[in-house]
Amino acid sequence: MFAFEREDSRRNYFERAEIILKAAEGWKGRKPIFKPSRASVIYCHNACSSRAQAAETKPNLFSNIAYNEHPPCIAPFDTLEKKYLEDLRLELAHRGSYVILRAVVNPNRYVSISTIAEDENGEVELVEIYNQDDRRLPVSIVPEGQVFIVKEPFFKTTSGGGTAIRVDHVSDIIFLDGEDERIPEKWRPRLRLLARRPLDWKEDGNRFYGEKQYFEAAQCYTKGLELAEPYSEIERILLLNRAQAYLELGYTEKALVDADKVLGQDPLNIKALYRSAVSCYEDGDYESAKARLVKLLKEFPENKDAKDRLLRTFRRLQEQRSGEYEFAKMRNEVKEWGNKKGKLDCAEYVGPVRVGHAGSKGRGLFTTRDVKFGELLLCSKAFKVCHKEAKGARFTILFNFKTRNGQSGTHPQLVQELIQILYHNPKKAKRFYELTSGDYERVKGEMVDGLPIVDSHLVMRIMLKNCFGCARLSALDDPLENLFKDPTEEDKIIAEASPTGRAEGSGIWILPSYMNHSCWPNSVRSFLGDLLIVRAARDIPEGEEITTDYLQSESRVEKRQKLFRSQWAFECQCALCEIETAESDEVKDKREELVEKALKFKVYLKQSLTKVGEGIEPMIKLVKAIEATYSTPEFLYPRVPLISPTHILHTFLVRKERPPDVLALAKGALNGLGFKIQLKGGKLVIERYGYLQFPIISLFLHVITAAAMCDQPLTATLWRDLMIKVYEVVAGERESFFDVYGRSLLEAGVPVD
Ligand SMILES: C[S@@+](CC[C@H](N)C(=O)[O-])C[C@H]1O[C@@H](n2cnc3c(N)ncnc32)[C@H](O)[C@@H]1O
Repeated sequence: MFAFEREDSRRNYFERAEIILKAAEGWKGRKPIFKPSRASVIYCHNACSSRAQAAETKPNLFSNIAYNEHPPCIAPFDTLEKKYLEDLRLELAHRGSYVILRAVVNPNRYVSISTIAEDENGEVELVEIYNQDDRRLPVSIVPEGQVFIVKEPFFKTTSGGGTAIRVDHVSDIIFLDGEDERIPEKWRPRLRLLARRPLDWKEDGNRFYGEKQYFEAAQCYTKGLELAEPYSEIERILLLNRAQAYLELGYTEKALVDADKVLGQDPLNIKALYRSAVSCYEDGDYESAKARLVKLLKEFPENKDAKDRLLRTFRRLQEQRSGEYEFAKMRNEVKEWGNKKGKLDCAEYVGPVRVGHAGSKGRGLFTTRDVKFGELLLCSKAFKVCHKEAKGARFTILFNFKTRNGQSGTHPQLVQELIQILYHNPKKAKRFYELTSGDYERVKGEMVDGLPIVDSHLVMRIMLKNCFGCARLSALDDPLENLFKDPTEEDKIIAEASPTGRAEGSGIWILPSYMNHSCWPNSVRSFLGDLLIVRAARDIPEGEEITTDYLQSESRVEKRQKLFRSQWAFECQCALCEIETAESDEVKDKREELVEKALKFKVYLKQSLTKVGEGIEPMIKLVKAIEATYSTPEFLYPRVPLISPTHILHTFLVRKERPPDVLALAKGALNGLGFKIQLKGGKLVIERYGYLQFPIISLFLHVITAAAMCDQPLTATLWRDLMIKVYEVVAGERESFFDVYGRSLLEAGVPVD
């Protein structure tokens, strides 16, 4: 998140937009003074289409502005009154009304789908349609000539100074097909289509399906179904085909309804049994999937697809019960996703945790029994995740002039994709709607005109409160290489603007969303593809609240609190915040200044070894000076801002071959984070747990490397074993340890078996 005051390449755009939108508030309820001609509106649209096309070839970084929230229409269409474009007034959602429009151009997609549409009087207006499914081409949603209704249209000034009807809520727009009686006479097709039979629609649908155009295929099957004789053979075929198209689209609930309808007529229909089982499987309902597959295999014991699926179902049930996963295989799979979107084939695991009341924090997650350090608390599958690595990931700077804050990342894309899930899977949606939305006032009603009401602003609010920034893998294969990798321009903009300071994707995981924040939490979260893993960062007694660190940042208390207030509307009262708040500004300013200086030393490391030598002594001084700014014992006040500088220092020292210094300093650094590590019974044990997040794993590596270089192989091996244990906690699994650190250990001469 960033403040508008900041120097930014986008500043001009936002400043200009702010002036226009401020002025627009004064025009509320008025007609626009100036209406450009039809020709010029269409000319501007076409110019934008060329720009939008050009933008698709560049990295996708969009700008968007958060508008006043206006709830969706909850009134049925037949209770609304028709209006024309000339009746619309600025900055208003026209409650109780609708407009009927026809697109006069083909659309373009920038942030929204934009088109120019006319009303029956021939007046034209720009229409911005948000939150439609990204997988569809805009032209398949609103082609030239498409007639549509906008319920309770919101008419507004655009950031460029023009006007537009903005459609935020998917349930507010109704696309009419050629046969619809609501289409005005003058827009009806002159030539009526020859009477079509369900079979024709089936064939059209199959053609679309073959071309992987699943929406269009499903639409054709629906048309066929409208004409099909009830209980006929063609009805069954159309239902089965539509179920398959829905499965491809991820509309599992709709697929199940279609397959079950066929089973109602033909209980042993093999395709219906299989497709219904797949719907249940994809929804994580493995018991139902199993029952359906067993039934299928009783009748058709040789069916290979069903046998394979049943085997997979047994594995999922096993994962669900035990929390035992094939992590190594899953990790390799994630690595192979490349720039494709991916989803792991695995179940959720809910360990010794439950949702309960957490006093003034609202709900929270609690342990149901005593838990040991490192234990798996839960593995949650993403409700929806937008990884930045996936092709088509859209990074957007979303600006809110009211709060003067920007939010950047894949969040707007996440909202858009969430909306589509909620719109098409209403049962699944219930779990999402149970998440907190802060003080947002929710509209009453779930369905209108037979369709789910989806309030985009509510989805945005829930997303902002509950989403996690994420990487595809918490542990990258070459961590040291990563330390020196220069961020791309795109990474820099996003990193500056994101709440965590990192350029990352974002996602929603339902159960982890109930975890409240602590700056020194008792759990660690990690990511493996679309799986979020939470492990205990220390021993946790039964009934204790499980906390997570929302920011995972080394920044100082005032900055953290500002973010908590603006994004999550709370003030953190954890022990760390209390101690840090009580410190004087002078001490904190000094520490911050020293840390900033220390971080700059990274530049020496990137250069030659000769340069490294120049960096060592001043860097040691700086680290010592930072340490000296602390007066409270480390087991109460871990030295978190020292993690990065210490890592840099140790890398310096190892490169200049000063292992004894590293050994002493790295052990001291772990101590400085609150850990007490002792040799007991020939093993190293953690006697006191300190601050534990992924970056501290490098401190272990430094101890091991240094011990090996000091000819202390036993010490190196003991620390390696402890490092594996800690790695499991911060990376979620231990199977990848040698993939990630094997090379560094081998180079240091530490055994890797
Ligand atoms: C992701 S939700 C956590 C679950 C939430 N408590 C609930 O009832 O659904 C984030 C919200 O929880 C509350 N919260 C989280 N951590 C908190 C803390 N340390 N102190 C007070 N409130 C907190 C804030 O209201 C925040 O907006």
